[in-house]
Amino acid sequence: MLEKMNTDSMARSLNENGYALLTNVVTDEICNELAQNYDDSTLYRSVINMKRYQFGSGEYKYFKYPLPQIIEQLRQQFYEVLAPIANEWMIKLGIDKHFPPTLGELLNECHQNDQNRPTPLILKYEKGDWNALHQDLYGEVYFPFQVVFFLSQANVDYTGGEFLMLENRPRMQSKGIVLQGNKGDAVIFTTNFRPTLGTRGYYRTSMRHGVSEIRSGKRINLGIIFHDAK
Ligand SMILES: O=C(O)CCC(=O)C(=O)O
Ligand SMILES: [Fe+2]
Repeated sequence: MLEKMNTDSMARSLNENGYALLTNVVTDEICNELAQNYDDSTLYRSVINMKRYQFGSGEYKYFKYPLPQIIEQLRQQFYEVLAPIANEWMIKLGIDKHFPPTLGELLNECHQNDQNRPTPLILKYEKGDWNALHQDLYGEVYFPFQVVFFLSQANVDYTGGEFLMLENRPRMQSKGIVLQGNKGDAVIFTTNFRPTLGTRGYYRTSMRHGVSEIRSGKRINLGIIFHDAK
């Protein structure tokens, strides 16, 4: 899966923009299987009605442990590629934090902080649904990257429903970013804040993400967050 990934251009994009779009990360078969399993209630620990919590409109479900094998694999593999970049970010920002080389070790740290609940999730949106700009921080321990996988095909399965990011630049107006991935693509993006190079060194730029209103059809995405939740 990740063998094909060009990690140099991925790292460059993360460092320059705070996100990286990766094409063809998972096969159509995997996308279809994950999307079809949306209704298999044995796979999930909780179901969230987004309107009820004023998170937007739509529904998402958190997977329970043990995660489906493909999600476990993706979570481990992406973590191992991203941990060194996360560590560079901490150094650039002068933050005394080192992320261990494996996901298992990060999760041990989460568990020591009472963050025991799995965070990978699957989201379903239909016409009129949307996801408010937010951050996925679930406790003191958090990893600075997360990944979203597009399981449906834009302009075939649905229209609208663009993936949104808002970069909050200190003492400046914010930058909006709109991405539309194809089925099987993934976006790695900043969970909380990223280092931006200014004239006096690196400073923190915080980022939020969300989804624009779905105009028609049905959009299902998979989100992989690396830290566990309280
Ligand atoms: O549906 C999407 O593309 C965004 C999902 C999301 O908020 C996440 O994966 O954290
Ligand atoms: Fe999110």
